[in-house]
Order: sequence, then structure tokens, then C-alpha cells
Amino acid sequence: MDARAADSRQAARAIDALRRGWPIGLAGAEGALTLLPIEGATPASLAAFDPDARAPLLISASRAVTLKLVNQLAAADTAAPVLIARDRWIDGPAAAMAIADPVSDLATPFKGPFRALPLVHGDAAIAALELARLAGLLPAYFVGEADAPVEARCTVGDIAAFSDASSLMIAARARLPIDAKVDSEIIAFRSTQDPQEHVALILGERDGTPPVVRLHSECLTGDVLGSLKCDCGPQLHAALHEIAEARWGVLLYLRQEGRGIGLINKLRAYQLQDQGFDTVDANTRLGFAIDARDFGVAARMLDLLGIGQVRLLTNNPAKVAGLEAAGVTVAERLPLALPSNPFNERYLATKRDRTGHDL
Ligand SMILES: Nc1nc2c(ncn2[C@@H]2O[C@H](COP(=O)(O)OP(=O)(O)OP(=O)(O)O)[C@@H](O)[C@H]2O)c(=O)[nH]1
Ligand SMILES: [Zn+2]
Repeated sequence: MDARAADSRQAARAIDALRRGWPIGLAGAEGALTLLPIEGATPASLAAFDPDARAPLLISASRAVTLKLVNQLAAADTAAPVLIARDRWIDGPAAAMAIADPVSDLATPFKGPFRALPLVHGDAAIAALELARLAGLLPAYFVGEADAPVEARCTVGDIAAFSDASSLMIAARARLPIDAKVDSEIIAFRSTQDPQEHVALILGERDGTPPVVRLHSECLTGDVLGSLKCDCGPQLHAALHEIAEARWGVLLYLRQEGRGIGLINKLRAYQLQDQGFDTVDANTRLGFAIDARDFGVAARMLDLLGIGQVRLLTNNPAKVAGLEAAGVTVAERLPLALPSNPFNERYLATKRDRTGHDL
């Protein structure tokens, strides 16, 4: 690996390339990988990347479990990404997509046989899956020859630098009377890395007491469209009204759609839920963490607002732990539970039973 300092711009370029379906190089301490994302690959882009049709596939460990590949791996390797040999039946992007995308398993139940290969450059492989998440893609790649053409090159360190919230700054603020409280101000944040613009709403007049704070993760379907599959929309409005009734408080609107996997992957998770999997298993089957959010960004926003202590509106112990780990004192946890409906009953039960929500 080259010894230059970590540069988040290289990760930003790599993410942009992946979104466009372009190949990238990714270097780790153990060596470099040349990668073409399976999602977005075309017969032409694959032929340019891998003219001899030899490039193996890199997939997540949990996807390998579903594909019954783990029995070919050493027990110690079951959490690591998995390389699959490019056997003849994997004859193009469509066959590879059937391997990458669990949503299509019902349509293409007979796949294989698979041959697992020893994983090379493990740290780069793990970072590659993280980069796919940041790009909103399925975590799956063709792994090409070292001299295959690439559009961007980054390192494992660049990706870590990209996710560092310390460059987040306040970019603009304005008075914003809202339905829940006329006396409110909106503050938008920007970082030099991540283009996501997080937002804070401050309701009421700041006094010396810890504010009531809600960390709300973006949910386009629930917040905007009134989806009944989750509790996000009603929670957002209930939180704003609770904060409005407190002495003062803050709502952080965090651009962490789908618990950090992005809108498109969340909709894939919804399709898996329609096939019978719950919200936890749907994420895992896609190859993602159950919750990919990083609440360090929320801590940084609070810090920029001069808030060190909060009364946190949540049922999620991971939010309390995440804020505390990042240096924010959670003086009190206030519950925020709303009535269920027939469409989100199972989702709420899963949060209670499998992710430790206090519901
Ligand atoms: N991946 C995935 N994300 C979902 C699903 N349903 C809702 N979400 C996302 O989950 C996030 C909502 O979580 P929050 O309401 O902030 O928090 P929480 O973890 O439920 O904890 P509380 O503070 O107790 O509400 C949003 O980003 C939604 O888009 C799902 O089935 N799959
Ligand atoms: Zn939601």
C-alpha cells in the first residue's frame, strides 16, 4: 500500500465511480483489489474489465451463508467476505446479479455449483463492502486483474477518513416556524467529505437545562409518504410536539436512510420482508449490518450547537450508547412509543425482540 496520508477525496471519487458502475482500485495493508460493482455492470463494462471472463466474485459472508457456501470455508472465516470462483455458468452480469441480489432468489432458486476461493487482501475486501454501502449498492463485486482499467483509486484509510464526522460544520441557519412550534430555527450542516446535509431544528429558547433531543434517521417512505410499514412518520411528528412542549429542545434530522443502507437497499429489504423475512434478517441477507448507522455525526452536531447534555427521546439503547461513546451525556432517556397498525406490528415486535428496543 502506498504510504501517503489518508485522503477522503479519494474515497469520494471511488464512491462516485461505483454509483456510475465504474471499476475502482482499493488498496489495504495486505494488498490491493481491482473491483467492478456487480450492480450496474453491463456486458460491455464487464468485457472491458475482465476480457478473459475469469474475474471471481466478492460477496458478503452473510450472502455466502444463504448460498450455502460456508461449508467450503474454514470456521474462522465465516464473518469475512467470500470470493467465489468464476465458473462457466456465471457467464455475465445477469448471472452475477442473481448471486449478488437476494431479492431474486425466489425467481432464480437454482444457482451453482459454487466454489469458494481463499480470500485475498482481507482488509481491502472488508472495506470494499463498506464502500458499496456508502454508494447505496449491493455489497458485491467482480475482482479483476491488478492491471484492469479503473476510474478511481482509494485506500482503506481514505474510506475511514471519509466517514470521520470531524469536518462537519454549520453551513446555514434560518428562522423556521413549524406546525409544532412557531418559535423554531433550522440549522443545516455540511462536511467536506460526505455530501449528505444533516439538519437540526431548535425549538424554543435555549436555557441552562439539558434540552429534549430526538435523533431522527431519514425515512423517505415514512416521513414523506406516510408509509404504514414503520413508525417513522408518527414518531417524527410526536417528537416535534413533545419537544415543543418542553422548555426547549432539538430534533436532529440525520440523513441515514434505511438505518444507513440507503433508500434503494431499504426497498430491497422491504421486498425481502414481503417474502417473509423480518427487518433484521432482511438486512443480513442483503449483506449489511443490522444497523449501519454511526451516531458520532449526531454527537458532532450537538457539539457544534454547544450541547453536551441531553434528555434523549428514544426507545433504542444503541442511540444512548452511541451518543455516550461520542462524549454526549444522556441525562435521561424519554420513551417515544406510538400505537402500532396492522402493517408495522411485526416490525415493532422485531425491534423489541431482536434489537433491544424498549417498546
Ligand atoms: N434497513 C431498514 N431500515 C428501516 C426499516 N424500517 C425503517 N427503517 C429505517 O430505520 C430508521 C428509523 O429508525 P429511528 O426511528 O431513527 O430509530 P430506531 O432505531 O427505531 O429507534 P427509536 O429512537 O426508538 O425510534 C430510518 O432510517 C428508516 O428508514 C427496514 O425495514 N429496514
Ligand atoms: Zn420508516
